[in-house]
Amino acid sequence: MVVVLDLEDVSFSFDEKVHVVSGVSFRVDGGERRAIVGHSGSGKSTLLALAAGILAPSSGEVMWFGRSLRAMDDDQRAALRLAEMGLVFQGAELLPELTLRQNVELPLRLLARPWRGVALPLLERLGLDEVAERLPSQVSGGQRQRAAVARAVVHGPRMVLADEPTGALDSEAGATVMRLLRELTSEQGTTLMVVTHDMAIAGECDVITRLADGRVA
Ligand SMILES: Nc1ncnc2c1ncn2[C@@H]1O[C@H](COP(=O)(O)OP(=O)(O)OP(=O)(O)O)[C@@H](O)[C@H]1O
Repeated sequence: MVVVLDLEDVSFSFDEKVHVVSGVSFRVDGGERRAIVGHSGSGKSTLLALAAGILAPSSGEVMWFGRSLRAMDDDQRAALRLAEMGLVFQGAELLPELTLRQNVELPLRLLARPWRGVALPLLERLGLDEVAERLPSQVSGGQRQRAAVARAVVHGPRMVLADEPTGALDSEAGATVMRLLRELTSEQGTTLMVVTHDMAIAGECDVITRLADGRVA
């Protein structure tokens, strides 16, 4: 089984004082669905940012397919995130001046891959064809979040990392977003790591890692 992500004794602190993540080790295998759960402030979002190479650990190693993120420079990490990862955040974080369709096309365009005609079928599948030409400000939170899911998978990433993707939604819209995340990643064999405080969402994953005070509980 190929190991996608390997966290080895990873710690992170702000200003060398506030210890947010302490000595966390675990591996994520290819195709696995992993939930990271824990109370507010337990370090879940920080751990996801470390896994994605957005933050650098104070100590320990984050290995991506056997390559140390520490050994890469910022540009290399950004290029790796763009090509090999799909990220979803609680607030969707779509570009406000682009339509939903253009937002979904963006990863393909940045990667200089064929992009015409790719976004619409995916948006249709997510029930967004009617609003594809609207700006993010002109659609609902659930629709924005579904578009963010489309943007995260459109380029066939090796792993999708989602931070509270359903956190701003009611339970029905949240369940829809999680179902789509599950369906789209399992069809492509994509590994999924989702940070959530919602045990119903976590229950749809294969493995649950619980954080308490920055440690694996
Ligand atoms: N820039 C920062 N400077 C100092 N401390 C920070 C900073 N960002 C986060 N923290 C602290 O790190 C801890 C973990 O934050 P993190 O966002 O990772 O937790 P979380 O489990 O994702 O919480 P939530 O579920 O509320 O989003 C918290 O105690 C938080 O106050």
